[in-house]
Amino acid sequence: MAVFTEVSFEEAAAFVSTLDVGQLTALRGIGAGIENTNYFVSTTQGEWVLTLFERLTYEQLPFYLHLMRHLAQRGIPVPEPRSDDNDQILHQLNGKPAALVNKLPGGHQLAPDLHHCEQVGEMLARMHLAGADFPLAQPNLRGLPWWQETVPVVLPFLTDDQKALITEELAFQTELAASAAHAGLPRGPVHADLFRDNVMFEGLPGRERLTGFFDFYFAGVDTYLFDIAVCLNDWCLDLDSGRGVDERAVAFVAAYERVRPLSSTERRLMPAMLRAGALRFWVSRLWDLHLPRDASMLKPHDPTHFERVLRARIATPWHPQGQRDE
Ligand SMILES: Nc1ncnc2c1ncn2[C@@H]1O[C@H](COP(=O)(O)OP(=O)(O)O)[C@@H](O)[C@H]1O
Ligand SMILES: N[C@@H](CCOP(=O)(O)O)C(=O)O
Repeated sequence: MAVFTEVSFEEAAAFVSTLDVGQLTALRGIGAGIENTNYFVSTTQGEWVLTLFERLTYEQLPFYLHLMRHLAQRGIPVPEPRSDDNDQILHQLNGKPAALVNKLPGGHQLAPDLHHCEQVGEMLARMHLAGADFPLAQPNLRGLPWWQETVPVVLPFLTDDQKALITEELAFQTELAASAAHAGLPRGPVHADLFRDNVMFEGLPGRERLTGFFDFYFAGVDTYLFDIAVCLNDWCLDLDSGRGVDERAVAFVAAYERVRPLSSTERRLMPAMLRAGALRFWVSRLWDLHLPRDASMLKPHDPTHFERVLRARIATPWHPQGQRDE
C-alpha cells in the first residue's frame, strides 16, 4: 500500500488547523498509488487529500503545486493546493514535503469507451491551452535524459531480445529528439502520466462526466504530443493485447482537435511519439520492479505490458485520421 510515512490523527489535526479547512474529523490512508504517501482527510468543511512526497524535493515541488493552482484558477478541474496564512502551498509534515488538495468527486473509469476518451481528449487540450502562460518551467523529469540514464541500469535484468529492443528504441528516440522536426513541436506544461487511474468521472453508467485530472507529480514542460501519446497508450488501448483501439484513438484526437488542432509535424510524428510514450513507461516499470524502494510495500506495475505496446507501436504505426507518413 502507498503509505510510506505514517501520520497520526493528532499530527494531521495540527497540520490541517493551519490551512483554514475546518477541524479534522477523519483520516484514512490510501492504498493506491506508487510514488507518494496519500491520506483521505475529512474536515468539518469538506474532503481533502493529504500527500507526503517521498521522492520529490522542495526544489522540484513548487512547479507541480503552482501548476495545479494555475490550472484550477483557469477552470480546469484539477485539485487546488491549500495555502496557509503566508500563501504557502508547499508545507512540511513528519519531515516530508506535504500538500493538502481538494478531493475530486467520482471514481475511475477503468473500461473506457468513446465518450470517456472524447472527454479526456477535450480536457487535455483545454489543459494545454490553460497552461501555456504558466510562468514556471521544469523539464519532464522522466524524459529522454532519464531514459538514457536508466536503460543501462535495467539492462542486466533483460533477455537479449529485450536488450536489443530497448537499446534500439533509445537510439531511435535520441535521434528523434535531436531532429529539427522535434524542436518545432508545440510544447508547454504537460501532465505526462494521464492514465485511467489519474482521471475521475461521475454519473450514471454510460453517461459519466469527467470531474477532473489529478496526480500531477510527473508533470513537466515537454511536447503536447508526448502528453497525447501517453494518453492514447492507455485510454485507447486494449489492455489484454497491448494493441491500439483505432476507434477510441480517432475519437480522442478529434475531441482534442476541436480545442487545439494538431500541426502537420505533430501528425507526422505521432507514430514516433507513441513509441516514446511506450518506452517511457517500459523503462520506469522495469526500474520500479528491479530497483524498488521497499519491495514489501508495493505491487509494481507489469513492465512487459509496455514492452508489448512498444512492439505493437513499431509494427503497426498509428496516424491521426487521414494522415500517412511523409
Ligand atoms: N485529489 C484527489 N481527489 C480524489 N482522489 C484522489 C486525489 N488524489 C489522490 N486520490 C486518490 O489516491 C489514489 C492515489 O493517488 P496517486 O496520486 O495516484 O498516488 P501516487 O502519487 O502515489 O501515484 C488515487 O488512485 C485516488 O484514488
Ligand atoms: N502510470 C504509471 C505509474 C505511475 O503511477 P501513479 O499511480 O502515480 O499513476 C504506470 O502505469 O506505469
